[in-house]
Amino acid sequence: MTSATSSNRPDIVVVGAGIVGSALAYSLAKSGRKVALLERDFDEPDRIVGELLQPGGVRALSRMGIVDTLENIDAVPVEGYHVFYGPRSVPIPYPQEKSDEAGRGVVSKSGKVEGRSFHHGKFVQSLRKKVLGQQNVTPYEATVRDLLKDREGKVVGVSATWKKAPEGEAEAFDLRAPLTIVADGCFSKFRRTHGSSIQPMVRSNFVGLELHDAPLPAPHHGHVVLSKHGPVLLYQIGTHSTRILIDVAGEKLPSVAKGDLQKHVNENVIPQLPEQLRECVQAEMAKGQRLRSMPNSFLPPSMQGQSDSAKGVIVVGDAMNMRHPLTGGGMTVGLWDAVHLTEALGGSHWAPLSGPNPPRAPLDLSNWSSIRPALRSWHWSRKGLSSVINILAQALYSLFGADDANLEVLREGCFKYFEMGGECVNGPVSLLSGLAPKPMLLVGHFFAVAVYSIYALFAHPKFYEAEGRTRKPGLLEWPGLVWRSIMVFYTACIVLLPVVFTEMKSNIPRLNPVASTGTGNGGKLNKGGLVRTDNFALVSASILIVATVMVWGNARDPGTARNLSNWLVFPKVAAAGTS
Ligand SMILES: Cc1cc2nc3c(=O)[nH]c(=O)nc-3n(C[C@H](O)[C@H](O)[C@H](O)COP(=O)(O)OP(=O)(O)OC[C@H]3O[C@@H](n4cnc5c(N)ncnc54)[C@H](O)[C@@H]3O)c2cc1C
Repeated sequence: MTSATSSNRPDIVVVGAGIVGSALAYSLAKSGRKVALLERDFDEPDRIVGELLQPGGVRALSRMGIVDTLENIDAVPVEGYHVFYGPRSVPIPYPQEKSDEAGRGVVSKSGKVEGRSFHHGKFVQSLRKKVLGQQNVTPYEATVRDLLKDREGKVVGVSATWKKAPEGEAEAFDLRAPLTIVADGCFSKFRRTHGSSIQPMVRSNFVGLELHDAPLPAPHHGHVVLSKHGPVLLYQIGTHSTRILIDVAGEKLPSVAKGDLQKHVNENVIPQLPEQLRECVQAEMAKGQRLRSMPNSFLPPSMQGQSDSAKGVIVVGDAMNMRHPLTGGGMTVGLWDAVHLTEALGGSHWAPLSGPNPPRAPLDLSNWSSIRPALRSWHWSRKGLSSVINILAQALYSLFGADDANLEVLREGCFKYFEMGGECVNGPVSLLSGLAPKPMLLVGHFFAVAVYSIYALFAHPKFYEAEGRTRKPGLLEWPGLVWRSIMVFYTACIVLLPVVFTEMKSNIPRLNPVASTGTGNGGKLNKGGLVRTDNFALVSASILIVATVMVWGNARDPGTARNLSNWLVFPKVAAAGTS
């Protein structure tokens, strides 16, 4: 086992060898840094998270030269999604690969991009094997207890406790380095150290089961079932294994000890699943398989390293930014963060997608004034992709997860929009798969869905079935429908704009450390989990503040204003390797 005293002083301490910590430690080591990688437990993790990697994430692995970590782990190709809504379903295939794209991922025989799904633990072990094979990486199986600071408050390393101390060594040890990178995951102990006081908000939990030889209606596809009680996801994670994740709204789960959760699954969820799957899920429940759960958190990102109180440390992965896992985008964001941060710190073993080409020379890590602009540039290079994935996940969860009459109209409209195919599928799935880091494309499709939903409200009888009518509305009903349309459009605004606003706010370092209400977007939750602002004031204020920030930003800080408008209007398409 590594000794805490024997090795030379590292350049970088990385806390956590999960998805992001392992990938980042690998790429930093390849860029010539000496890395100390601390992980509390190097055994294979057994978790229900991070099991479907979008094509955009595969592309990030390919960029770092580690796409082979997806081999020999019984990973399953993913060719797209299938959405089930009552008795209807619609296919959402991934798009065609464009031959000129940089950092290509994996492509099917028909030329479409592919993702991969797998057991989380197998993929993590594969990444760890890769990073631990690097000469300049020193692993420590130890739990980091604290960050060490110098007299000026700059982080200068960590103090940790061995899982099993090497012979003759004390249980606790200190490790010093010019730079500490925190990648300790969703329950991070150290996320506040970079200066932000925003805390994660939990809107729901995913409850998971593993199914054996489940008869999936659309093999090699992620299945999204829009049930009345919240969305349900199913995807294969091995040749014979399928994961089912059931969203249960609210911060707290019904009691397992009293059987309330099992009752909810049996009575409310299973009857909403496609018929051919019900027996298989019932059988697993009857066997008494433990229902495992994980909170679904939202944590907006923030620009790091700009204040004097947060020197010497960078926070990455779920510790810094989380979104609802409905769209399976967390690993894709985290892996691209590893790519962009390595590029920003200089010396990357690949030619950067943006910025100086060939790669910039490695920065002097002990000189914080050279790291600060690098962190700004990292923030902006990650922005396009991360904001698309964050906004999409939060907005889709509001659409699919809440019980509200206006949302029901939007849900129906969204499904019909997908049914139209063509660009109505291609655009949204490119966003979801992490291949199109274009926030305005997302906003465009979102409002196209809102407008189409309103059209459907007038043109389709479906919305009147509940009232026992099947005919289209007559002229006399139009005034009521006009009012309903306004409310539907307003609902679309309160679903989308607060999350967009949160993303914009994260671009202004000065606003980041301000303690929020915990929602990070000024909203509060209703029973179904929809972020509600409950009045026009906040939505209008969001628009007003965005406009003010643009004007104010331009006057005070042209760099921020320019980056903001680049992000919104001319997104850096190259950021995720698309053309
Ligand atoms: C229910 C659920 C389902 C999800 N499904 C998907 C999906 O299908 N696709 C997808 O892309 N994303 C998914 N995600 C998100 C994804 O799991 C995360 O984005 C990803 O795992 C983040 O990686 P990370 O490295 O930041 O954290 P982790 O992978 O959690 O790694 C953190 C590591 O730090 C270690 N650690 C923690 N504290 C310490 C300490 N003090 N000292 C030393 N080590 C420490 C831990 O042991 C762990 O190994 C899901 C999330 C949830 C909640």
